[in-house]
Amino acid sequence: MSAKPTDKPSDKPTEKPTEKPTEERPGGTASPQAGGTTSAFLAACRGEKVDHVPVWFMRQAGRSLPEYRKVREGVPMLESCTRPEMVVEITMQPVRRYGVDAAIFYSDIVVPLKAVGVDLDIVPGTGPVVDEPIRTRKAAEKRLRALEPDDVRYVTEAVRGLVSELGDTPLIGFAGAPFTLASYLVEGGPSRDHRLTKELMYSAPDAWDALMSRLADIAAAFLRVQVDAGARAVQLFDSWVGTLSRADYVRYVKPYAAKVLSSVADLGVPRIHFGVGTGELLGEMADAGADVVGVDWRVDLAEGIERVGKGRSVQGNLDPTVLFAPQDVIEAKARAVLEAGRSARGHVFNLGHGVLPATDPDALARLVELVHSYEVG
Ligand SMILES: Cc1c2[nH]c(c1CCC(=O)O)Cc1[nH]c(c(CCC(=O)O)c1C)Cc1[nH]c(c(CCC(=O)O)c1C)Cc1[nH]c(c(C)c1CCC(=O)O)C2
Repeated sequence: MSAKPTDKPSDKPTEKPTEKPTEERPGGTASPQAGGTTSAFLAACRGEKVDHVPVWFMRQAGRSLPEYRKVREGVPMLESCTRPEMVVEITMQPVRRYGVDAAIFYSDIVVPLKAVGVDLDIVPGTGPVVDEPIRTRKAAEKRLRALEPDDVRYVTEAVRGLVSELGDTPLIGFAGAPFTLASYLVEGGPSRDHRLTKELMYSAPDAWDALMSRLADIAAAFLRVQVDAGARAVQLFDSWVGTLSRADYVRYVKPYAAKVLSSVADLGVPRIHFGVGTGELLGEMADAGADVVGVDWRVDLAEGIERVGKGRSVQGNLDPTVLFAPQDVIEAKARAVLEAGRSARGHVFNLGHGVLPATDPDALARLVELVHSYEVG
């Protein structure tokens, strides 16, 4: 690697000026964390008082950063996820550059599938591609075994390395939710309409249950490995579940998402649950057992907060393409999100989906500054 994890770009702020120890924080009632400090991110997730609105970005690590492209040169995506030193470096890059309030573990939702032996790859510009799709109960039972911590020792090692590197900044662990994982396994790759996935769901309840139950167990095991190694929150990505009606979500998907979320409840870390185009599903996704529900940009955040309901926090929801707008437009739209977030139990500022690869990192840096300077209380 060309840069040591401790190298910091000299033209960027290296400290988060807003991060203060608990005892200096007026009204710092958040639960004490290891090291005796609080995190605005964890406090917002739990609905506790914050001194600033916390912010991080889905896909904050990745192709929008020149330092990421440099480190990844010549290394295939899935291989990069198995190299702890590289994972630490890539995860740290946006934390150093932006001073975001949380890091997200650099990996992919298909890593645990690959780790249990599914033959798949991530094709640049396309996404995950599965050699032999899984479309029967027999195939699900034969090819999806349980995930053991030893299958992903490189994850444990990387998380441990990150926790010492990150100090007080929490690390978010993540997994793909059963429906989104199933969609790749059944379709064999990305899909627009998820026809084959829905066909299996409607026509073969036994196969669907075998597939979704195993994926729920794998997702839960993958989250547990990350939290056991030191991750302080988890996000369950059900990116493509917005393709379903509410009734179908409740019948065919919610029980399995609930299984994942309840199996990690004992870990005591905030559970974030997110999907794209899920405006009609927000209440159900909250009810599946999330502490924080991610809202995409199609939903007015104030309305999203209503749908998520009391007793949960929200995360979101600036349209990622707004970062290509003139600065005054970005600022007005970000402020509207912050204003709407005030009515939530807790608000974690984020985009409504991942950072687009063409995004100017300086626009994200300015956005972090704006969010951090917004007056709370
Ligand atoms: C659906 C999904 C996937 N992977 C993921 C999801 C859920 C989140 C979402 O909805 O965006 C999750 C994911 N994938 C990646 C992360 C890393 C952490 C972060 O968000 O910064 C996370 C959280 C790295 C990655 N995962 C991938 C990249 C890009 C590959 C590269 O840099 O070569 C990164 C940084 C590859 C990937 N993997 C997947 C897709 C659709 C792609 C993009 C394919 C492409 O456009 O080339 C599947």
